[in-house]
This record gives sequence, structure tokens and C-alpha cells, in this order.
Amino acid sequence: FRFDELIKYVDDHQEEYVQTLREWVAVESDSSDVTKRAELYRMMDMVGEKLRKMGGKVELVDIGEEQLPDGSSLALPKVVTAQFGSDVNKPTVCVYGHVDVQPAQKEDGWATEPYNLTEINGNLYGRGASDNKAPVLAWIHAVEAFKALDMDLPVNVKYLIEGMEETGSNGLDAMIKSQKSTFFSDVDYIIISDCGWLSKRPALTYGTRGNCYFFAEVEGPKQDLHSGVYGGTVIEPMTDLIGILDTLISPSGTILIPGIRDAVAPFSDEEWKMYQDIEFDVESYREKIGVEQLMYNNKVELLAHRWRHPTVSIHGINGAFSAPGTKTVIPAKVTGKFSIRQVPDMDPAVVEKQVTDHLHSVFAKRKSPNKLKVKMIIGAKPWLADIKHSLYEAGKAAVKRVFNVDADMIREGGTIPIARTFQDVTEKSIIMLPIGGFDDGLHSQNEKMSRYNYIEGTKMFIAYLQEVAQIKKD
Ligand SMILES: C[C@H](N)C(=O)N[C@@H](Cc1c[nH]cn1)C(=O)O
Ligand SMILES: [Zn+2]
Ligand SMILES: [Zn+2]
Repeated sequence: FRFDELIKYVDDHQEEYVQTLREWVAVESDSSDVTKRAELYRMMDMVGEKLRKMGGKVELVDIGEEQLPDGSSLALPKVVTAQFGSDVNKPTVCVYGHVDVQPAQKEDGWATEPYNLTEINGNLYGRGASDNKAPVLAWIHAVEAFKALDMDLPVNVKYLIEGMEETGSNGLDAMIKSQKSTFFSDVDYIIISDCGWLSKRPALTYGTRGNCYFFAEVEGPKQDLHSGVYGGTVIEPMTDLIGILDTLISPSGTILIPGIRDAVAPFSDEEWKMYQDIEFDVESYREKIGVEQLMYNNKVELLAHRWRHPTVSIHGINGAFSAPGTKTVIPAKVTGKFSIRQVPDMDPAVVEKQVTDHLHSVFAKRKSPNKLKVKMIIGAKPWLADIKHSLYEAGKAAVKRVFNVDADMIREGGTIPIARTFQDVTEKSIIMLPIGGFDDGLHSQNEKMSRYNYIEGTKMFIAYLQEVAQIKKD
């Protein structure tokens, strides 16, 4: 195994890797905006084309349609699957990633054009750079390096790349179920690199939170009204909505929905000890975010509330007046959008009922004539791995080899909706191998991937393929 040659190959080709990332970031593959769907389809074609050019056995799998709120339907982006190698004497890994992104506009406060990858001081700024286009490309380049040097892959590698992760991986559950005995039949392990390190130290991730995303719609008058002419005579939908949203969480962060914490697994002494041993500077975390005060100043409490307690976030209100200026309007229909991150052993179906019952009950007490509709749009379960699995030993070895440090063992506060389905349906073990930096600004303004993480991450993936090949099958 000519590791040094592979490493040199990666170093020599880094400009090409950055250029390909630039081409991928230039595609506005925002899965939440149906007007951008053509871009998303184009993105999936580009992924398929890249893998096909490398000699992979590629398929673009049709996963059906999604129903839009206006009753129409829209084709979901195809899922790209690819296969490199089919040696029965080698283990097979399946790399999962996504190439859809969260929305971004320069006016949101970006310093550069979000879809024009821009390098500043070793950082590659662009929407989707870290989440998740560079990590997907790093995995592709890892295999490409073996092929270019005419070297045998130490394991068979499959890819499953989707385009709806940011909106809950619509359609992917069904595809995984239907391909359990075909695409997944020879897969031994699943690898996901769709998260970030906790600090400057490389990390391995063994848990993600799930997410239940809700729309709460309050509808009143037939149309928007002049607040001077009608204000004081109608019960305003926005007042009702703000009133009920305010019953979800207390100012100090306690979730107020009855029963919501009942299923939360107790925080064990072992976990406390693990969190205590992690190097993490609360003060620089606070400074980086730019707030005067955090909810918790103690490291263990802070990490526990990022990773293994549920949280409520209110994301936005559709229909509300939000443009500059002073329009004096009473919006006729408003939809509040909020989500609740899930932790073991919460169940989205139970949470859906708890939240719906709670909101209807507090709304009823207001005796408002307006109409409330509550709908759970995404119900993604949390995921937790067995850190004693050899996949994690292999991960530690790969990190040590490339970065020459011991990996942090961390959890992720965000959600990879499909992780739990992979585990439950395929019954394969999963590892999350992040290469994103702690300060990459995912979903935020000025998202970036550092050139260092992108290139060294590619090397780490090469090392990982070799380490996985050493795992003895049980
Ligand atoms: C961690 C991953 N890169 C990510 O950002 N996932 C999204 C998925 C999601 C969950 N609800 C809606 N989308 C996230 O955690 O927000
Ligand atoms: Zn992601
Ligand atoms: Zn994301």
C-alpha cells in the first residue's frame, strides 16, 4: 500500500480539487426552494457524471415525487449510487453524503457571493462548501487517487449521494428499504462525513440528534387588513401565533410542552466523565458566536445541551411582514416554523402528538375565532453508535496517521435524518468521520471549508479505507 504516493498525489492535485468544489458550489442546489429544483437535478447529474468518469458503476435512482402544499407534485432529485470494486474477499463500505444546500443570499450578510467559491486566508467560502459538498468530493477524490495511480482499492467502495438531506431526506427511507437486499446486500459498513469537529482537534462522531420540524398556521380574516382601520376590532392571527409559540420554551431554555422530556435517556456518570475529558473552551465558543452570555457556563452542561438534551428553536414566520419599512398591516394568515431536536429515546410520533395537543390546548384557552393548524413536516430520529466497534478504532488510527493527534470522541447537535434509517433497516454499523471545522458556519452566513481540512481530510479518508480493510469480520 503506497500511502506516500497517494498523499503526494493528493497534494499535487489540490488545485483541481478546489476547482471542482468551485464548480459544485456554483450550483444553487437549495432543496428547500422549489424554484431551484432544476439546479438540484443538474447537481445530481454532475455527481453521477463525475463518478462515471472515474469508472464507477453509476445509477441515478428515481425516488418519486413530493407533494407541495398547493396540491401539486414535483419530482424529487434522483439519488446517485455508484460502485467501485466487487471483490468478495474485501469488505464493502458505503459512503453517504448530500449535495443539496440550505438557502443563501448575499443580502443575508455574506461578505462574498455565496455561490461563488472564494478563497480568503486559506478558507474556501461558499454555500454548501462544508455542508456537504467538500466532504463528498473528498471521498470521491480519495478513490480517484487510487484509480489514477492504478492501485487496488483496499475495500470495495459504494456511494449513495442524495439531494434532499436539508429538508429531511424526503423519499430516501423508502429507497433504502427497497434496496436492502440489492444495493445494501454486500455493504458491511456505512460512513458519513456530514458534520464538523468540536475544536481544532480532529474528531469522530458517535451520535446525532433527530429533529421534529413543525408548521403552526393561524388563519383569520379573508385578507390582510389596515391596522389603523381594523386594528382593535379583529383578533389578530399574529398575536395568537406569538402567544402560542411563547408557550413552547421558557426564557432560560426549559421546554414547556407537557411530557416532552419523559423519554429522554438519563445522563450517565460515564457520559459525564467523557464530556469532562473533552478539551473544549467555553469562553472562546461564546466569543466566536458573539453573545454576551451562554445558557450554561460549565463545559459538561454546555456539551450536554448541545448533544443530548432536546431543544426548541423558532425559525421564522411565513406571511409576516418582514421587508424594510413600516407597512401598517395585519397579516391575515401566518405560519410559525419551529423545530425540536430529538435525543435518545424520544420518538417523533410521540413528540408530534405532544406538540399538537399542547398547541391546540393553549390556543383553545385564548378563545380566538381564528383557525389553528399544526403539522409536523419532518420527523427525524436521533442516532447513536457503539463506540467500541472496530470502525471507531480504524477511525482513531486514520486520524493519528494523518494528523498525528488523538481524535476527540464527540456527538453532533445537528441531524442527519437518514442515519437512523441506515442503522435500523440495513442493520449495518455506521461511523461518522467529520472533516469540517468547528467554525465553518453551516447554514449561516459566510459558510466555509478550510483548504487544510479539505485536503488533509482527503488524505484521512484514504488512510481510513486502508484501516477499514484490516477489520476482522465477525
Ligand atoms: C448535520 C447536517 N449537516 C445538517 O445540517 N442537517 C440538517 C438536517 C435537517 C434537520 N431538520 C431539517 N433539516 C440539520 O441538522 O438541520
Ligand atoms: Zn449536511
Ligand atoms: Zn445542513
